[in-house]
Amino acid sequence: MLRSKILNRIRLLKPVIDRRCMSSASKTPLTLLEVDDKSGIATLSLNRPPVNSLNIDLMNSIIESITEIEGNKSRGLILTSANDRVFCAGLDLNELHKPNQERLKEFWAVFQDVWLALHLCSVPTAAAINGHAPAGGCLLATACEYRVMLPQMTIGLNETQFGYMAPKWVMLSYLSVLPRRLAERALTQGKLFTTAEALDVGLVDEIAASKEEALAKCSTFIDSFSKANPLARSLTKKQIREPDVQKLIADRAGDLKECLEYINSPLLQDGLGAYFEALKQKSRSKAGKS
Ligand SMILES: CCCCC/C=C\C/C=C\CC/C=C/CC(=O)SCCNC(=O)CCNC(=O)[C@H](O)C(C)(C)COP(=O)(O)OP(=O)(O)OC[C@H]1O[C@@H](n2cnc3c(N)ncnc32)[C@H](O)[C@@H]1OP(=O)(O)O
Repeated sequence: MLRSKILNRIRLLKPVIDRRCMSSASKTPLTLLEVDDKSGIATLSLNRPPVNSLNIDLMNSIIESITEIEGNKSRGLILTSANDRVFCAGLDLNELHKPNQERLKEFWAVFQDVWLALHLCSVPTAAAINGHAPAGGCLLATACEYRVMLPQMTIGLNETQFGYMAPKWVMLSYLSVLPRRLAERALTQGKLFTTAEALDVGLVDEIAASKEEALAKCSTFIDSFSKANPLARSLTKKQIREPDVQKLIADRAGDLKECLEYINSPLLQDGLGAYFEALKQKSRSKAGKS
């Protein structure tokens, strides 16, 4: 009785995922999903060059992969990148700068969905962070239960550096891994932690010398649940994560409204335009040098 009550509650918590098609103009899969026959662990690689920035299609592809992993009885999920320099560059700035209003609404709803899907994923989750993970990239990593990172990369919620305030639920994700005082300072500074700093404050759990080692460490973490009953484990995780998740689920429409007003404000659009232009300029001068 109690169990079915909890299960119903959890079902209500689960995001309603509209299975939009995984469209891609380039016909390249935006995520690669591999399940190891022996270990039963699924590796989900982000595969949207050049920097795995999160547009609607990539986020839908992640959601579909998570749904598949939950359905195919995989023992765990490792999130990583097919790119060996960038784990995920966060939200695709093309979606935020001078946006089409209807698309922006869809984009934000899918952004909420992807966080909910990863945060509430029923199997153990770990991120093998084999490249930079700013902003939304850091959010994906902190939605996982464990993080292993390669040296000389950066990670953090750097939104204030380009004029955004991270939404409340994004901040909660940070607060679930960092002590409050540290999270407040890092969020207000828009700090990007180096790998060593991230380990020092507990934003990542381990450092690995190579991607292979990172994947192996993630697998070891997933194996650590071998003695736990999968359903009991998953219900426990969801109960613990419920308060944060409820803060978003209870007011998804309010979050969307706030975000639209905020993103459309001229001050924010100007700041974002300048930031994006500087990124493009940096990329052009790099290309010129090589
Ligand atoms: C008052 C109530 C308020 C309520 C609050 C409500 C709403 C708040 C609203 C919004 C919150 C917004 C939350 C945002 C989260 C985000 O994720 S925003 C994205 C932030 N991301 C970044 O800042 C990362 C920027 N990128 C980099 O730092 C670097 O690119 C890199 C990831 C470290 C990789 O460096 P690398 O040298 O390898 O590559 P390049 O820099 O040369 O880039 C290559 C290529 O990629 C383009 N690019 C990079 N990042 C992005 C991106 N995020 N989106 C789109 N495009 C990107 C770059 O421009 C280059 O392209 P090219 O010029 O065509 O070569």
